[in-house]
Amino acid sequence: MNGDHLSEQIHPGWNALVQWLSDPHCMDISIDKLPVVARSSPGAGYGLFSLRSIEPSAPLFSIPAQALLNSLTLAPHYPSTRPKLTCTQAVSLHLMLHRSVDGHSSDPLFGPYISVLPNNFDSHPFSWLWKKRHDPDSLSLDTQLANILPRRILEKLDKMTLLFEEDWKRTQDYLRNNPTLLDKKTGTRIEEDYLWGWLNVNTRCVYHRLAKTRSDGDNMTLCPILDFANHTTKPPYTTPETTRAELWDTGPSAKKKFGDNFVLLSPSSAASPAEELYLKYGAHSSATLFSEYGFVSNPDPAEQSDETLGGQMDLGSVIEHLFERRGVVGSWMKDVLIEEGYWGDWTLHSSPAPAHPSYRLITTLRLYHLVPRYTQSIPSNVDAYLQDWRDTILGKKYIISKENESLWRGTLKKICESIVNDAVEGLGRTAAIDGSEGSPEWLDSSRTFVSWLWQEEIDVSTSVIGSLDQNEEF
Ligand SMILES: C[S@@+](CC[C@H](N)C(=O)[O-])C[C@H]1O[C@@H](n2cnc3c(N)ncnc32)[C@H](O)[C@@H]1O
Repeated sequence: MNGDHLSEQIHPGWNALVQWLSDPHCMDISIDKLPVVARSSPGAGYGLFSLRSIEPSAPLFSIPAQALLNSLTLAPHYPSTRPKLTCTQAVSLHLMLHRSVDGHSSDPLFGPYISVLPNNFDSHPFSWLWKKRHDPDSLSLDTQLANILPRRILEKLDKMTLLFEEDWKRTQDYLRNNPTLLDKKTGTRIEEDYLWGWLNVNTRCVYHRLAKTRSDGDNMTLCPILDFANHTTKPPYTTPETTRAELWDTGPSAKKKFGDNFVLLSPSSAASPAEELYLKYGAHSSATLFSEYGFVSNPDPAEQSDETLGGQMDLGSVIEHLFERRGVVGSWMKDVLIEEGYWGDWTLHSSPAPAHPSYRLITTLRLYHLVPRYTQSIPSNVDAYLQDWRDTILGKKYIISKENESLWRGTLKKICESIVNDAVEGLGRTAAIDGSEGSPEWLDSSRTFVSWLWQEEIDVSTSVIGSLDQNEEF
C-alpha cells in the first residue's frame, strides 16, 4: 500500500479534530505525544492506527478532561433539573441538538468531535428493529434484516428498547420544561436524531470515574480519538490508565471541575508503524456484542483469545415458556426460582469441554421436573419435594433422583434439537437476503455477523446434545 492510499483512508474530519484538541484544549498533538491516526479498518468502519513504532505499556495519549463529552462537561451549559438527567440522557440530548449536517456539526462546544462520529447507525440491529416498528408493513431491507434475527438477539434488543424509551421520555419531559433548547435545532427528525445520539453513547462511551462512588451509573464519558479503537479480546490491546479519582476511590477532586484527563496506555507489546491498535470492550458474548455494538467477533479459533474460545448462548424465553405452559404449578415454580435467585440467565456453553448447560440451568430444570408434568395443582407436601431440590443446591445431595436426572436431560435435549432446527432455517433465511447491486456496503458484514450467530446456536446446541448422549456429568 503506498503512502497516498493510506492518507486517502484517514478520517476526513481527523485534522479538524486534532486541531480542536490543540486549540482550545491545549493538548500536545506532536507525533511524540499523539502517535495515532483514525483511518478505515475494513469491515469495522474506522479504527485507530499507529503512526510510528510504539513502546509497550506506556502512555499513548492524554485527552484533556474538558474535551471529554460527559455529564460534568455538559452541566454548565444546560438548565438544571431534578432528578438530574443521567449521563446517557444528557449526552444523547446534546448530540441530538448538534447532529452533523453533511459531515459538519456547528456545535460551538464539541463541533469538531461530533463531526467525526458515525453519520448513521444503519448497520446497527437496533436501527433495523426501530425502523420496522415505525413501519411494520414495509418490505425494506431493515424489516428483512429484523426478521432474520435469532430470538435471543430480539430479546436483548427488546430490553434495549425499554431503556431507550425511558431515556427518550425523560428527555422529552426536560425539553418541554426547557423549550428554548430546541430553538437552534435544525430539521424535524428529533426522535431519530436522539436515537442517533443514544446509539453513539451505547457504542462509544467508556468507563471514566466522574462521580463520588464507583457504582454510580454516570461514571462514563465519550472520549475523542480513543473511541476510534475497535474491539478485540486477543492481546495485545490498549488499556485506559487508572485515574487518580479511581485509584483513591474519591471521585474528581474539587480542583478538577471536569475530572481527570483520559490517558490511554499502549498495548503490552511494542507496535509497529501502521498497526491497528485495539481496545477490549469487555468479555462480552457474541449476542451482547451484536445487540449493543452491531458486530460479532470472528469465531475462527485463531482470531479468539483463550478466554473467549467457544460459543455460548442464553436460553431466555425458551425456559420462561416451559414454566408458563405449566400454569399454576409453573408460576409457583417460578416464584421459588425467583426467591432462590435462579430465575433467568440460563446458558449453554461449548467450552470448557464437555459442552454443558450452566449450573443455573441444571438447577432450574431439576425443579421443573420435581413434580410430575401432569400435576395441575401445587402438591400438598410441597416442602418435602422442595427439600430434595434444596439439598442439591446445598451440596447435601448429588442429584434429586435418577429419574429426575433423566427427565431434565431429556427436556434439555429436546430444547437443543429444536434450536438446531430453527437455526438451520435461520441460516437459510440469512443467506436469502438480497445483497445485489445497490445494497449498502455494510450489508455483507451484517449478514456474516447474523450467520455467525445462527452457526453459534447450531454448534453450541449440537455439542451439548453430544454431551447428553455421552452421558457426561456436568
Ligand atoms: C467505539 S466504536 C469504534 C470505532 C468505529 N469503528 C468507527 O468507525 O468510528 C465501536 C463500533 O466500531 C465497530 N467495531 C468495533 N470493533 C469491531 C470489530 N472487532 N469488528 C467489527 N466492527 C467493530 C462497531 O460498529 C462498534 O459499534
